Amino acid sequence: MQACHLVANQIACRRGERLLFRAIDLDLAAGSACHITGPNGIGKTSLIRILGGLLRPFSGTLERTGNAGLLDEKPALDPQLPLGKALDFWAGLDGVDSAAKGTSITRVGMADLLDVPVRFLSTGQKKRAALARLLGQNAAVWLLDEPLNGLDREGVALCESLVAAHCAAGGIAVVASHQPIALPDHVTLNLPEFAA
Ligand SMILES: Nc1ncnc2c1ncn2[C@@H]1O[C@H](COP(=O)(O)OP(=O)(O)OP(=O)(O)O)[C@@H](O)[C@H]1O
Repeated sequence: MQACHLVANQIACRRGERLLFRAIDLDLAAGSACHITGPNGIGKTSLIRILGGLLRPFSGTLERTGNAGLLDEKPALDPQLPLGKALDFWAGLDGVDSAAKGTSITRVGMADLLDVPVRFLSTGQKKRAALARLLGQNAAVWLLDEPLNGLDREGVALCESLVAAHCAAGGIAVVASHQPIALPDHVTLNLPEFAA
């Protein structure tokens, strides 16, 4: 596992004309996790994207050591391709060998569905496929936006165990979730209502 550290200093986020939140601090060391909570529209996804460098904060600074891997509602797998080929595309970019790719697919219980076009996968199957892609990415900092959406009970337990293993191996996990999720040693960040 790469060395990793994630520090957010006094982060504020503005979308359109609205200031969604401000003065958010986080300091996550290797092996730790954070559960982001808050009502719909408060800015959880926006914060996840800021932490991943996909959205610029309105103010504040971010320091991240270690590659980030994002899992959100879009699986980022070509819908036209069979699952195996869609994952091969990312494995090529991520430098994942076929043995490691096979292990990731087996871990998420998708080994029997490699020939099925991604567009035919169910919501939960797409989420599992996205987890396989995340596993293959070897990113130290996991940014998970509603990772339990669409997963059945077994899938929820699987996701929880993958996060626990990731943190036990020295990774960081930041999880935005409305649903209760069992996380290892973690802090909870409840985004406050903020009237701009
Ligand atoms: N590109 C954009 N331009 C303007 N406003 C946006 C943009 N993207 C999102 N927003 C607004 O920012 C607010 C926060 O959105 P965000 O998706 O971060 O919230 P959330 O807490 O993740 O919500 P939910 O719990 O519903 O997933 C919402 O009011 C949303 O409409």
